[in-house]
Amino acid sequence: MEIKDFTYTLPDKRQLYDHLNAHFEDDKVNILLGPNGVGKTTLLDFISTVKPRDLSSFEGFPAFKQIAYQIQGVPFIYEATVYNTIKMVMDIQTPNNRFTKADLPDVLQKVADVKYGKLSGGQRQLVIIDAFSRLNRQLYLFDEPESGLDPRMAQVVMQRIQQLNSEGKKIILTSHQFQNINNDHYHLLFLKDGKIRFEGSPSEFLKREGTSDLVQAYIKTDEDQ
Ligand SMILES: Nc1ncnc2c1ncn2[C@@H]1O[C@H](COP(=O)(O)OP(=O)(O)OP(=O)(O)O)[C@@H](O)[C@H]1O
Repeated sequence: MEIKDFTYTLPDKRQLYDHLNAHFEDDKVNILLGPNGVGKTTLLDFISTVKPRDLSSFEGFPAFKQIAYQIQGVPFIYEATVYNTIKMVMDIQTPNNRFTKADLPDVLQKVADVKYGKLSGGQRQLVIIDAFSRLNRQLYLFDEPESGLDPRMAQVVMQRIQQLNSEGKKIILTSHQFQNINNDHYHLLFLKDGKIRFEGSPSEFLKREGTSDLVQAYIKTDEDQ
């Protein structure tokens, strides 16, 4: 999946992308990094075609029907239990499935009968990610999937996303978290000032900035420009 020479100006005339080029790896979890407001979410909107995109700049992305896009704070029905919420998604995907509470991950089994509206923000995030991960699509877009999660739950979510990728699913996500980017199964893309300023593995990112700390590498890359 590639974006080639993509330029986009916001309605208020600010240029968001300036001849942007980006390459996404199919067999890695692609992570869009970059400061607040640089256009990471908007890029997911273009990739998903929620925002109509310039076909000549976007190559190799699946069609809309083959994309699952988890936007931030997606609302589910507050009165439905956790089990019923995820079962509803399963029923859309696979009618007549035999999905039971035992099929939920441990962290959600504990709250299987709790209504979605009674969950904490982090617990809702876990339900959202789990539900979207059960859709059978070619490409999954996650917008800050770890937001609001404690470190252990953030790790659970990133492991689930890595598992999806190992099952052959393509992944692009945005993130401001670094604690789980701990191996080269990730492909990092650092967006700033309308262009991708770094693209490569976490170890290449660290090497380029001469540090062993991803946060430091991030700050140095941000300051470099
Ligand atoms: N509905 C909108 N109308 C006008 N401008 C918008 C709208 N949504 C976003 N923008 C602008 O587009 C720019 C990019 O926003 P976007 O949400 O893509 O950034 P981001 O990199 O995902 O930020 P963050 O890390 O804070 O989530 C922002 O500067 C914002 O002002």
